[in-house]
Amino acid sequence: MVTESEVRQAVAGARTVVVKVGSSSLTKPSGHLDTGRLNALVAALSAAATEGARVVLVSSGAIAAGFGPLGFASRPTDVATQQATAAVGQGLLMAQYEAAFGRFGVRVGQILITAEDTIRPQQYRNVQRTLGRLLDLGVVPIVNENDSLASNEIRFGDNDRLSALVANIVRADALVLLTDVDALYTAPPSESGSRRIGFVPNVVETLVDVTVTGPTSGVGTGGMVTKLEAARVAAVSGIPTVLTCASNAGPALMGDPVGTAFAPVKQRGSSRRLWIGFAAEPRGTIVVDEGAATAVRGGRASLLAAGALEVRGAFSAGDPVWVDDESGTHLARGLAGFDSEEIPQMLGRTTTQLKRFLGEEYAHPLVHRDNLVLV
Ligand SMILES: Nc1ncnc2c1ncn2[C@@H]1O[C@H](COP(=O)(O)OP(=O)(O)O)[C@@H](O)[C@H]1O
Ligand SMILES: N[C@@H](CCC(=O)OP(=O)(O)O)C(=O)O
Repeated sequence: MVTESEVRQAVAGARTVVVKVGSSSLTKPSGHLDTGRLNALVAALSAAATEGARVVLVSSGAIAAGFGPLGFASRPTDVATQQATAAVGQGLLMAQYEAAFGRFGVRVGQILITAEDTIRPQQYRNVQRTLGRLLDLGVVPIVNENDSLASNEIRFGDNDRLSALVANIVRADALVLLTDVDALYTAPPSESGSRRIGFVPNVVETLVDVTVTGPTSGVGTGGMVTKLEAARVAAVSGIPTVLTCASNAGPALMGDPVGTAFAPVKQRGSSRRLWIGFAAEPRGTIVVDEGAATAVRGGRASLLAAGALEVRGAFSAGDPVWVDDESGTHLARGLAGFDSEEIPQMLGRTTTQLKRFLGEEYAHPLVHRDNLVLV
């Protein structure tokens, strides 16, 4: 059982820390950057970086910072305008960060990620390698979703879950989520009677007595719902999390008892398997028979064509897919070993039959066990 003070100490002593800041903490409702708040955040992060911490900043705010300069009265709602607005706002955001970190002699580098880019193993490794090298060079990577190019069907949308996945990629020792409320409350803070929660020992268990909603600021995206999801992903990855307001960044990084601390609930697992489990948005489904369902549920078997009944959706080898039983229950997520159009001819065939009738290149699992994560 991890205590609150252990979580606080872990954050204070973190060698690598991922800090996520939301749109509402960096921008004014008018759609312009709030340089005062951005500078205060950068001062806190620079202090940690100059003391030797490896800091990754996941920063939202591209859309929120772009709509004012483009003459819009509020955050655009259609995808094309949002994407164009992000292209304008992201540049403004980085210019401010470069200037602000530069005053402390800290160099920054921009990394824009699409969910799609990072699902495939090759791209995942590229992201990992580049972030690692930036940190080795003493640079603060500033990460955002590549809003201008992300396709609508497959995107993070909010940066909360992205930050938990980045924490996994860089094998962070702590995650700090900065927003416009000072802590998690038992209900949205606007509701009378809502109480502040200082410590969540197990975010994976249902948080009874806690009501969370989506964003209320008009510029944020996921609200408290996605922040709890991020804390959950971090917790099961063995990473402690603190959630608080951006003006508390300094105290949070120093381990002061601000905001809400979330204890890790598990030892650190493989970051790649977590990535498959949480980040990858499935492109299709492979339906399996009872025997294969039992094998998959056992957690150590690959999914063989012999136990597969049907394939749905259009996907390429390497894409994430659901593995469902016949009643439609999701059993696992995995990365497909074949394109969806290759699979129908393979269904129900043993490995020997695949080799004999279709050739050596087909004598492989539909999803290898290394690429399969139970849900
Ligand atoms: N139980 C809760 N405790 C605290 N805040 C909550 C809760 N439920 C909903 N919220 C709302 O979530 C908002 C933060 O989410 P969001 O606007 O998406 O921020 P960000 O831009 O930082 O990602 C807060 O302003 C708050 O009103
Ligand atoms: N990638 C988007 C983030 C969207 C957003 O509002 O996120 P958040 O404020 O973290 O809920 C942007 O930079 O505008």
